[in-house]
Amino acid sequence: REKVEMTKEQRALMKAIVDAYNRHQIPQDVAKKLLQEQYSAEENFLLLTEMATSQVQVLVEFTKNIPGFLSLDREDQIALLKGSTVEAMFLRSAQVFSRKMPNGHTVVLEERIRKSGIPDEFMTPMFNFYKSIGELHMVQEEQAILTAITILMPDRPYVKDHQAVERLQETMLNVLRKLCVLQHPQEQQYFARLLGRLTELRTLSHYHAEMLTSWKMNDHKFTPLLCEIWDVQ
Ligand SMILES: CCOC(=O)c1ccc(NC(=O)c2c3c(nn2-c2ccccc2)CCN(S(=O)(=O)c2cccs2)C3)cc1
Repeated sequence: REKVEMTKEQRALMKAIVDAYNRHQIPQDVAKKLLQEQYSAEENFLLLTEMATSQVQVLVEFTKNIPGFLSLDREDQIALLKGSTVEAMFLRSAQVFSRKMPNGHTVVLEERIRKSGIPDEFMTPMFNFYKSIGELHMVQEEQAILTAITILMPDRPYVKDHQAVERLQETMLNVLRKLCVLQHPQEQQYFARLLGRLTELRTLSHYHAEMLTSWKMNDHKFTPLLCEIWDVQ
C-alpha cells in the first residue's frame, strides 16, 4: 500500500484544531461536583445544564479557531453553530465519559446523569453512544477533527453557501482519513467506523429535541444561552 503522509499544511491545520480543542475542558470543579456529593434529581439536572452551557460557550470559541470558519458568511456561521451544538456536546460528553477516568468515577458519573430527570428512553441511546465512542479509543487529534467535521456539516438547516462549507469539511475529512490510517494501521475501516458514529449522533440529536419539549412541559429551566441555541421559548 502507498505510504500515507500528511502534507505540511495538513499537519499545521491539525495542530491548530487540536490546540483549540484542548484549550477548554469541563471546569474541574464542576466535573468534581458531578462526581462527589449526593445530589437530588433537580440539582443533577442543574449541574448538567451548567455543564452544557459552559460546553456551548467553549464550542463557540473552538469553532472560531477552525481555519476558514470566520471567512464563511456570518449567517452561515450561526446556522452551523446552532445546528451542531447538540451533536458536538454529545460527542464531547462521550469523550469525557470514556476518558481514562478511574473506573469508579465513570460509574458514579453514569449514576449522576441517570438521576438527573432525563427520561429513560433518552438514556439508553445516549449511554450506548458513549460506550460505542469509548470502544473506538480515538486519539485526541481524531476527537478534535471529528468535532470540526460535525460542525462543518453543509446540510444544516438555513445554510446558504453549501459549497463553501463543503470545501472546509472536505479538507478536514482528508486530514482525518490520513490520521486514521496512521493511528490505526491494523483497522482498514477505522475511518468509516468513525464517520458511522456521526450518523448515531444525528439520531441522538433528534431524541434531544423531543426531550427538550418534555423538559419544557415539566417546567425544567434552562439558561438563556441554551434557550437561544436550542430554540427553547
Ligand atoms: C467546558 C467544556 O465543557 C465540556 O467539555 C463539557 C463536556 C460534556 C458536557 N456534558 C454534559 O453536560 C452532559 C449532558 C448529558 N450528559 N453529559 C455528560 C457530562 C459529563 C460526562 C458525560 C456526559 C446529558 C444531557 N445533556 S443535556 O444538554 O441534554 C441537558 C440535560 C439537562 C440539562 S442540560 C447534558 C458538558 C460540558
